[in-house]
Amino acid sequence: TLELQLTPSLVLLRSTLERLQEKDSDCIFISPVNLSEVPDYLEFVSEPMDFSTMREKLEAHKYCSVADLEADFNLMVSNCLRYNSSDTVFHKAAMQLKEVGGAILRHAQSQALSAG
Ligand SMILES: CC(=O)c1c[nH]c2ccccc12
Repeated sequence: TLELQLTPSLVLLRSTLERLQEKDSDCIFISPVNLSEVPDYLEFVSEPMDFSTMREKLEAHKYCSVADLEADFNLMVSNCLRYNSSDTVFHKAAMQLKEVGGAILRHAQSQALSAG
């Protein structure tokens, strides 16, 4: 049904972001890639994203749905897969986070619908 998708509560978005961040055990995604330490980063990545930026956007009410949060999560993961070659720890961590994060986001989507 074309159910009016109410903006999921900040509580649901916050708890989803926290669950995603728990899976970043090496804290690779915790803050923006340091552009002075990685001067060629923007040659590969047009829109950097990280968990601290997602948190700021969440608290500024910039996410109207779980899908909005998911879009930034997918951006963050794809940036990492693009910049880091497949034989690196960072690339492997991104692949793992993509898989585990997808399950967390699917569950959050069903929570949003049932709460809606
Ligand atoms: C998430 C990511 O790509 C990175 C996180 N920390 C980094 C340090 C150097 C280059 C890339 C990164």
